[in-house]
Amino acid sequence: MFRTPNVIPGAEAYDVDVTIDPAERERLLSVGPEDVAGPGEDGGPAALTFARNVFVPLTTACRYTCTYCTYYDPPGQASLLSPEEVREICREGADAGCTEALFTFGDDPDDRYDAIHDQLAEWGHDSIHSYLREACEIALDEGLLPHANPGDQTREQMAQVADVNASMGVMLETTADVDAHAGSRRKEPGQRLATIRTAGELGVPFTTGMLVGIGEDWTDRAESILAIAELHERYGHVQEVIVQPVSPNERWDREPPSLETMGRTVAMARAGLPEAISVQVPPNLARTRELLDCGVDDLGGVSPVTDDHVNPDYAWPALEELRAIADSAGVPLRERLPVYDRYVDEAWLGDPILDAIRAEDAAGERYRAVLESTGQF
Ligand SMILES: O=c1nc2n(C[C@H](O)[C@H](O)[C@H](O)CO)c3cc(O)ccc3cc-2c(=O)[nH]1
Ligand SMILES: C[C@H]1O[C@@H](n2cnc3c(N)ncnc32)[C@H](O)[C@@H]1O
Ligand code: MET
Ligand code: SF4
Repeated sequence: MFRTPNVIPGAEAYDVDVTIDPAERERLLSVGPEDVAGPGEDGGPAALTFARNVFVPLTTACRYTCTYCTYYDPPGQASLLSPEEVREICREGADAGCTEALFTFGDDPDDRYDAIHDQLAEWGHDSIHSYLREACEIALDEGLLPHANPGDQTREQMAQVADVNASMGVMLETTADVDAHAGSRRKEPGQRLATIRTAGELGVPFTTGMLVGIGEDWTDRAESILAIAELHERYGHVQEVIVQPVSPNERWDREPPSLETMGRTVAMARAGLPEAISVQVPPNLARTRELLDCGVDDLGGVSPVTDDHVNPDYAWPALEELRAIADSAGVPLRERLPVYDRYVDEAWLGDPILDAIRAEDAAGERYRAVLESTGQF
């Protein structure tokens, strides 16, 4: 089928001028696992990294209805964690040696969620972002560094919470207009790209990624990688790209992408992104061990305490399993913070985060120990 290159749905509406070089796209389409270096090989990753986190599902209210997602609850059933609940989860995480509070939750609940808005108002907040800021402050207070992925954000929303986050994220998912993003309000690639661009403009270290198997084709995968690479080229803010297989659940009963599809997509990501950007494959959703040779160098956030609330049927592997994965690749397993080492300075991080990392308290010592760790922990 003929496709006009460089037309990303919604890009014009959000004024995102990402252009994809057709020659680069062709090059990526010919890349396979054999074209990238595995761990320990010349030019391959010298270590596998991961972060210890707790997942804080602030609210299950969401303006979208992605058909692969079991996370969101419809109006009337949606939940909202109280400040005390947020504090309790964070305290447990800090006690278990975590460094990251992962705030991933429903995308900006819209006006249909009256009860959520009423509850927020009662707590003195006029928006979920206002509440997110308080939640991040609670996390910092309890000894965790926030990484928030609230979905699409405007510049005003992101600016409201940027200085209390060590890094932030949103999955691009794909540049394609797929049926899985169903509903009257739906994820639009242009809006996702605008969010990634906003992070660059605001100097926020950023995580993004692709959801594989939601109806996109190989050209879409190549274009998604190149769109991320182009935004990174402008701002230098993308720390990692997650290659995540869509995982079956009660709302999504289709086959997940095959090992071969995952392997080729990971290899394309590795070949299409600058070396500094990590390629993360979550070990609870993918056959990560078998994908190491395709260019994986990060295992993502793993929790000793909480479930992966987005994919609750898929348990986190224990630390020993991560170590076994690294052993099988012959490289050390290295713990990292939710912000990658190279961004830990005044140019990228706000004072609340830098102060937490420099503090002479137990949390500060934990953060600095992770920063200095060489893999022999
Ligand atoms: O536990 C999860 N962590 C997810 N993470 C967290 C991630 O593993 C870590 O928080 C980052 O690597 C930072 O340490 C995401 C972070 C993002 O910014 C965007 C998307 C995701 C997706 C997931 C996810 O589905 N499950
Ligand atoms: C936080 C991220 O979780 C991902 N997400 C949502 N539903 C699923 C699923 N069934 N399988 C894998 N990932 C999923 C989306 O990519 C979202 O952006
Ligand atoms: C729970 S899904 C992750 C956050 C946001 N709702 C998104 O899809 O981007
Ligand atoms: S994936 Fe995120 S945006 Fe989509 S329905 Fe689930 S919570 Fe909402």
